[in-house]
Amino acid sequence: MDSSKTVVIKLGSQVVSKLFNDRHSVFWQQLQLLYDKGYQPVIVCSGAVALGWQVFQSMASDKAKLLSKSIRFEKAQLQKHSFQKEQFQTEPKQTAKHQSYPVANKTMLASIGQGELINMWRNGLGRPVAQILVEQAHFNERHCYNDLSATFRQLLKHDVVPIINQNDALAEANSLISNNDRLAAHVVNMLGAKWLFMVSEVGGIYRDYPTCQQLVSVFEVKEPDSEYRYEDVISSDCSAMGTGGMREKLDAALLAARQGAQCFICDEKAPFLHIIESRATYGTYIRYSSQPVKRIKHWLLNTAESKGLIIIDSGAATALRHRNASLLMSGIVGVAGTFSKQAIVEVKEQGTGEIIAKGMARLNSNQILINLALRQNQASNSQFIPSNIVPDNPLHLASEWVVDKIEHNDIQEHPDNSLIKGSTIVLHRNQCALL
Ligand SMILES: N[C@@H](CCC(=O)OP(=O)(O)O)C(=O)O
Repeated sequence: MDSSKTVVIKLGSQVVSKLFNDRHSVFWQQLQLLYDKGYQPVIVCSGAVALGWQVFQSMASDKAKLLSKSIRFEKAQLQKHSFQKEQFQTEPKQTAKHQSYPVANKTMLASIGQGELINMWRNGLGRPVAQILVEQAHFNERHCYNDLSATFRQLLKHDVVPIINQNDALAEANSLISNNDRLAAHVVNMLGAKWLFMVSEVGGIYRDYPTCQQLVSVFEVKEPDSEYRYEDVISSDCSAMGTGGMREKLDAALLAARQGAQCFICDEKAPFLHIIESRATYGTYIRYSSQPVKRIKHWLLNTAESKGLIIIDSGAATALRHRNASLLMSGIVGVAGTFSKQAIVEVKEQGTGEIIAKGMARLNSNQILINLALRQNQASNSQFIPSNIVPDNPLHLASEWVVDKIEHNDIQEHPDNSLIKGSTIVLHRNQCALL
């Protein structure tokens, strides 16, 4: 797979609805031009719920008509990340007959729409397509991530077009990735793609939209400007059927751009090939000036969810921060949360409460707790000194994974702090033998 030829194209729900109703859109021709020149588009496609809704409304059966009538769209609930089942609610049920109808919700619409969506791609492209439905868990663990990546590569090797969406029909709302814009950035990183087009109804970033409808052709973020609060000026409003607004698009584009991808927010008429080959400007081009971030670092910081906390003392924190040292068991003072071996965890400095690193645990949380308890035991009972129960370095924390600062949004404080302090486990010899 030639990653310089891999083009990730993400389409929002509104655009997909439009394409669904206009089979002759110029979009399909533009894609064909890419194929003709040997590029390999990878599609991240929203719209299952939107298409499901369209189909549902047109269903002829009396039951469907009745239910369709009774569904009302709760606009007020359309907040960022509020893509919950409650968005589609039934009117208060009037009769016993109505009560027997299923509750119409996002999962039902998504499962109706996802099939339509794949059909649309197969017909529009006239070539084999593959459906890949994912959720956050597939990106959390390195082995899952690698398996997913291998599937993509295999499909591309055989000229099959991957069409990716979230598993809206089956996954719990809280196990999905926050929106498909972010999913597209993860896919860019996974494949090392050099191009990302975020195709949206709005077609780019506007200055003071809708007052002044002037498109920003290049949106540049320089490293020293990282304090620039674009969230103050760019709306997070999203379409009725989608979950990501312009702010989420920009966030995702910046993530991808930091990995060295050329990113555009554009409409569905974008001449993809012309933009790539002639470096033409179209919509908004997102330029990020810093050195590309290593892919594994991006995965660790922005993709994989943290499953717990390791709390360390200030000596260990200094060693991690300034000397790129390994984190040894002796620097650990506590853990929070329950995590397995190889889970992603954050490292917190006890005194300041600051999250200073994120890494892959070499031990599970129980092993660390037991080791801490052994240490206490050792201090109070010098006859009981187990050795070599755990490796010295409990965290696979490559130096480049240590970060001085993690964006506040990326920090998930673990709700259960009870384990941090006073976690005394009384150990008996038998338990040690089990280790
Ligand atoms: N996965 C959902 C859409 C989620 C989403 O991020 O939507 P959008 O903001 O329109 O890109 C669906 O297929 O309906």
